[in-house]
Amino acid sequence: MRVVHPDHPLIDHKLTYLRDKRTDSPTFRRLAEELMTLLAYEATRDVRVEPFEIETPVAPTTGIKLSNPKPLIVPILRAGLGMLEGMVRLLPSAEVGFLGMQRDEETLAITTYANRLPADLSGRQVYALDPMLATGGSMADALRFLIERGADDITAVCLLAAPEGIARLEREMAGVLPPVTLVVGAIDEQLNEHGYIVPGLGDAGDRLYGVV
Ligand SMILES: O=P(O)(O)OC[C@H]1O[C@H](OP(=O)(O)OP(=O)(O)O)[C@H](O)[C@@H]1O
Ligand SMILES: O=c1cc[nH]c(=O)[nH]1
Ligand SMILES: [Mg+2]
Repeated sequence: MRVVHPDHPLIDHKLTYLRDKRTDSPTFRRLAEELMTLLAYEATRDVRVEPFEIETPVAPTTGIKLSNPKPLIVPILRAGLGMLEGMVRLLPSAEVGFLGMQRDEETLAITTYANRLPADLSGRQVYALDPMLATGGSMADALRFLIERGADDITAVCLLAAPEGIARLEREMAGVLPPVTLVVGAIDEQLNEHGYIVPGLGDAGDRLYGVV
């Protein structure tokens, strides 16, 4: 698995405010979107393109445009929804599929409660969005789901990751095709005894949408 950790002061600046427990929900949502847009720049570095003939007012020239089928963006509900707008802003012609996953706060086991994806993802470039990679259980299940449906190019984008979550994805994705790329805004210190990222930002879904 290729891990990409872009080093940019604006990412660190926005992450600092996102982490701050005094940041209210509207500001948290705006920052999550802005961070996604910054990470999308790196995450889409290998987006598929093809030559495109145009004429400028001065001369004909060959540019590029996104290839078909267009990329598929998959936010992992709930918290991944907070990153969707930031990604769509850069890829407005992309399609969007949804995966709903919930982690049991006691056992840390994952349940998939919703799935609205094209049945056949073969030939698709897929971007899976989830702000938090903690134990890695949710993202590992999401990646397996996408691979089983034929996705042949997958990039996972997370705002924060724990080293334990990265190690788990590396273990579970070793030798699996297609190889997965992971783009992360920051790699934090560790998980605590409740499976929360330290220092982290708390529960991303609750901070975006409220405690339910
Ligand atoms: O790496 P893991 O240990 O699996 O933890 C990460 C998952 O936990 C959070 O989701 P949560 O289950 O809280 O659902 P929510 O987004 O609806 O709040 C987060 O958004 C990830 O999906
Ligand atoms: O720190 C964490 C871990 C899992 N899910 C979150 O929202 N935050
Ligand atoms: Mg949550």
